Amino acid sequence: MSSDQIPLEVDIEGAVLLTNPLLNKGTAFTDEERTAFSLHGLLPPRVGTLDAQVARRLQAVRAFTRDLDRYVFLRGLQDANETLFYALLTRHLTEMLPLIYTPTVGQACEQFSHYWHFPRGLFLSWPHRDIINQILAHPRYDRIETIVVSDGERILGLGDQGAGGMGIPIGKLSIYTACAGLDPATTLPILLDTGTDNAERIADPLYMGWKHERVRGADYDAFIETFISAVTKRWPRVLLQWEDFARVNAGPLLERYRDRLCSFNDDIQGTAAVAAATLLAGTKVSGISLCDQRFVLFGAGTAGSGIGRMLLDLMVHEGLTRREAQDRFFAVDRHGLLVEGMADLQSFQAPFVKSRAAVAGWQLARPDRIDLLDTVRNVRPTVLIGVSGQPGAFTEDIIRSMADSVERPLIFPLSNPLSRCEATPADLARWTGGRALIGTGSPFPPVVIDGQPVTVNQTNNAYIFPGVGLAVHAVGARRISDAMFVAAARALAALAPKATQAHPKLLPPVEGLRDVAVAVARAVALQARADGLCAGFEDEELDRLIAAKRWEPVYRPYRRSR
Ligand SMILES: NC(=O)c1ccc[n+]([C@@H]2O[C@H](COP(=O)([O-])OP(=O)(O)OC[C@H]3O[C@@H](n4cnc5c(N)ncnc54)[C@H](O)[C@@H]3O)[C@@H](O)[C@H]2O)c1
Ligand SMILES: O=C(O)C[C@H](O)C(=O)O
Ligand SMILES: [Mn+2]
Repeated sequence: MSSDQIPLEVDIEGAVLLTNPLLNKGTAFTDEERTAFSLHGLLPPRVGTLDAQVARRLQAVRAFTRDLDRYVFLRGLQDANETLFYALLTRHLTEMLPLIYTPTVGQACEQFSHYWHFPRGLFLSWPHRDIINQILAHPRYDRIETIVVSDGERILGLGDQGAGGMGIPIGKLSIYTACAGLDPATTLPILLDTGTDNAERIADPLYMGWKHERVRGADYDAFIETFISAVTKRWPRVLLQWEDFARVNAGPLLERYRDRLCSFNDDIQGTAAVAAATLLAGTKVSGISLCDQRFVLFGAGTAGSGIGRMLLDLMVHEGLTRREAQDRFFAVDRHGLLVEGMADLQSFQAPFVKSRAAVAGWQLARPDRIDLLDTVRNVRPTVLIGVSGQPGAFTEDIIRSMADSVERPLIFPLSNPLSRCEATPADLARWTGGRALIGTGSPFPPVVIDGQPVTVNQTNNAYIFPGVGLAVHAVGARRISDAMFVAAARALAALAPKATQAHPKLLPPVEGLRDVAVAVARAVALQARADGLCAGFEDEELDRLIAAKRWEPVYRPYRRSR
């Protein structure tokens, strides 16, 4: 008997059972179950199947005209019946992912206080900071193994969304379950509500978060410390993913806590790994090795510094000195190219700052500032990566200039959602005569090149974090090293479809994200063992350990517990 057929002991009945999203089966409760659990009369009489339920919900999703309405409908389904929600998601991943995740989740965060209907996850707010231990103590959280936490300050490229940022942890954990197969009963989205500096939210009478300017500095740090202390006390072995924190906090929080609990920052580390993987696959197509590329990074913030650091490490690993690697790397932020002596330089940007001598002979449009076009003209990059949240920043001039000096330019406008992307794939294809190898953070429709539709690679950390989480739980990793993310990047790059045609894909299709999660998990688990971060296991055991952590969205039979 497979584990899916072993009856589950259930001790609730009637409407209470039907409103428990982890146990509800809706019309798929059998006649015997309806009798055993007092459900007759509460459901229409005909017993349904999961297949029929998926078909019914799918046509309902498709009938909406606006994606936000589809999101609200799907979230309602998730709150009503998680098995059905995940069955629908996993069977129609390419269609559903953009609805429950990027880009629609961005709108959902902005509109959070307007469509909200049912609580999910935990809101831990500044006014309730003294009772965080008490809140976490409830037995309903006994099984928690994975947390995604945000404070809502940098939601995609949409800025501060306050409490509405909860959409992001919910969406990320939905992907953990849909792609990595983590049991939804073990996942917990958390929003830390320390106020918002978004004037529109504060002015909105319906805004549901704490109406107060953001708590900052030592008070903020103390709040996070209270939170993390409570988390580590309650779940010493939990996996915690930091998500969508502002630039001032993202890096410092990761460094402060990565040795205190099993944790990582998705925007720094997950993004670096997916960008590196797309790039490594791209080097195979362009025929220019990683160490022979010239890189321009646009937006040297959280994601940019993570990507930059991983690329420098990879080049050093391939044989360059750190200095040689840095010489190939140029970073542009809001005040232009990062050059020594510039105002507002951040400590995490240090590896990417150029000496004045390095740019001394450059031709510039204006003497006092080196902007992206100047940088592209002088560097003649082979790789251009955007993580700036600035739509349209990759202009026709810039892209044509880049394409003048490289046959297959690698161009990755990674900012999300669609409205924040540095350039559309259609424009990039047009301006480069179809030669650009493109990766975007958000999903775009295929571009037509030479009359053929070409899939746009979705360089999104959803290719990485599910596999990392799966590995952590499969082998019981205590901590997450940078090398584990490098292993994830290499494993993903190895999955790139073979580069045979003129417009090869650099990433496997979104439809295959479940297999990607397993392949990434294998590589990450092996690296965790090599780094001494988990108990030992035999190679032959690994597939079984991974399979054992995978929950499938199917209905198990229920038996009344006595
Ligand atoms: N594809 C992915 O998987 C992925 C992952 C993480 C982040 N992102 C996207 O990347 C973007 C940035 O995220 P982040 O966490 O790095 O944010 P961040 O705020 O930490 O960094 C953004 C950086 O862009 C700079 N910037 C702002 N305006 C600029 C301008 N006009 N010119 C040049 N630089 C400018 C800022 O100064 C900052 O350093 C967001 O849109 C986010 O959605 C995508
Ligand atoms: O959420 C995403 O789609 C990717 C990334 O984590 C982001 O912040 O943009
Ligand atoms: Mn993010």
